[in-house]
Amino acid sequence: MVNQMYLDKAEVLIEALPYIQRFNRKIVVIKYGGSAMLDEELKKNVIKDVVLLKLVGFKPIIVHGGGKEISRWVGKVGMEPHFINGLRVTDKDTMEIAEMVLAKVNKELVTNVQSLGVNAVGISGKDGGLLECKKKLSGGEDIGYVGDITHVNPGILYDLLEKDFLPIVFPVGFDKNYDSYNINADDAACAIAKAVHAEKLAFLSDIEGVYRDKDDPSSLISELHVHEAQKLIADGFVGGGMIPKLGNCIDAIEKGVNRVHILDGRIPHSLLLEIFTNKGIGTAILREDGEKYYNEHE
Ligand SMILES: Nc1ncnc2c1ncn2[C@@H]1O[C@H](COP(=O)(O)OP(=O)(O)O)[C@@H](O)[C@H]1O
Ligand SMILES: CC(=O)N[C@@H](CCC(=O)OP(=O)(O)O)C(=O)O
Repeated sequence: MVNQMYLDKAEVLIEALPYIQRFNRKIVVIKYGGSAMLDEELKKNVIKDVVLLKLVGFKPIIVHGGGKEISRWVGKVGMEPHFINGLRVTDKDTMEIAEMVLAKVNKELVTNVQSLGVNAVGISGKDGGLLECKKKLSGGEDIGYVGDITHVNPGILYDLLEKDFLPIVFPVGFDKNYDSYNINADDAACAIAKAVHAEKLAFLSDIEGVYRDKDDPSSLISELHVHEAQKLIADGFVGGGMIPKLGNCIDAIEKGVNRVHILDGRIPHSLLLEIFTNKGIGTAILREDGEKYYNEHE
């Protein structure tokens, strides 16, 4: 008699089959950032998930942040981190720290991937001219070297993918004078997903997903059509960092990314669970003609 536990495991693998077929050779952009990056164990799990995606035939690209780590180092040199509308006020010194810290985080992620036997290459938005930008104003206010992406040159990513590397990108770009700019990692992930026509864009955040009411964790929404997401923002049910995040999700869907997901990076293997099972975790943002599967949550 075969142990039920083994049968259950086989069942899970079989459940993954259609998803492995659907995403075969397709580009999946994973934004990794927020508090979900602080825990070493969680970080290892996220990397394992992405490595598995790579090994079963997907083409994952990681775009990462590291805002919490930048703030820690800004504090270490005796400065105060300062944000306006979720964006870091970035003077010359802060820019220098941000670039150094993000490069350090980048190489840690590269090392984690390499340790699992997959070849990764870590680049910034400067490499291969990937992310061109201009100064971003926040409500008309100058907040320093914060970049608004004006153009993406995805050639370097295609080259790396073709050679079977896993690209890992950190969000620093340059303007037409070749000055460095600090880019919000969600903006970078969204711009890259659009430029490479990703099949899927997944944001690994530090929240379960989008709540219908930001103050009520029991109001998690499984699926949102674009117009519903716009209405939640307009009606003030979404706040803080979720406003630009959801804005990026809407933008990605409208510009051709097939599926966009906000997932809880604190849940071990949330990425795998979302992609390979019928469970549906986090919040999916759907095109207007996209069919909903989880209407019971509506
Ligand atoms: N309606 C909402 N649903 C979910 N989160 C919300 C909502 N409104 C505001 N938020 C806030 O947005 C935050 C997520 O954005 P952010 O902190 O920028 O994520 P990350 O750092 O992972 O990129 C959540 O931690 C939560 O506090
Ligand atoms: C302009 C701006 O705010 N840039 C961000 C870049 C890092 C980031 O976005 O990191 P998370 O995704 O971990 O928040 C910052 O300096 O914090």
